Amino acid sequence: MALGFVESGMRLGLGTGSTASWFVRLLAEKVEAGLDVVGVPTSEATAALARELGVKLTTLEEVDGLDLTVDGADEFDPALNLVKGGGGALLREKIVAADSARMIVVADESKRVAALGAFPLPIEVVTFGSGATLRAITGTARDLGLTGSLVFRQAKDGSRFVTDQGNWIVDASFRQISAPEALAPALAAIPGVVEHGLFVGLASCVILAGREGVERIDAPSAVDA
Ligand SMILES: O=C(CO)[C@H](O)[C@H](O)COP(=O)(O)O
Repeated sequence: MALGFVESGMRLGLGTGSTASWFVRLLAEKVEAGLDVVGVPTSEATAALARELGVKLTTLEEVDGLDLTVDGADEFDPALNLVKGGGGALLREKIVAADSARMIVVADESKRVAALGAFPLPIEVVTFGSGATLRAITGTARDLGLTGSLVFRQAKDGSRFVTDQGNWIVDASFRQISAPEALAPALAAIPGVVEHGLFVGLASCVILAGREGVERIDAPSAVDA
């Protein structure tokens, strides 16, 4: 269904993760059949997949903004605020989504929540001074009534996970984030925080695949999504 939003000539943001990779695969079939689009990948993994499947790639330096980004999410709430970054690509994902006229999230029912936060919030931090950054995150969260463990993400081999931008990710288990619109700017203002996985007001709609079929949920503020 997300493919229904794509038209020839569009500049697309290509998300990261298992769900987004299905979109890239379906897009590649359309490209093979003649659809003319270019994509900006949100991770090295998505770039490799798109190249392998013959989807033309570009960069945000070469185009003047994007028409549409299609990406997955770890959680979405009724206002279509998101937690993203389970795949470690939140920084590029947010840059790409923010430069897109529209962001469509593809997800299944397991990602729908009443309030964000059961999925640990990924926060990308600079390696230098990470101890100070963690203390600042803890203090900022506490000021907003949030407590919980902060852990550095590990790679599958047990080493510290390093993002495509060379940073680390801290997963913050706040359990329930009742005011994402307050937490988002507070985290972004901490020195050492590069970006966080709260996507507030960026998603235009969610395409939800469930047992009953496919449902489209528009953001409450969306006028033309
Ligand atoms: O934010 C992401 C990657 O950084 C993904 O979109 C998110 O983790 C969902 O992934 P999946 O579709 O594999 O469940």
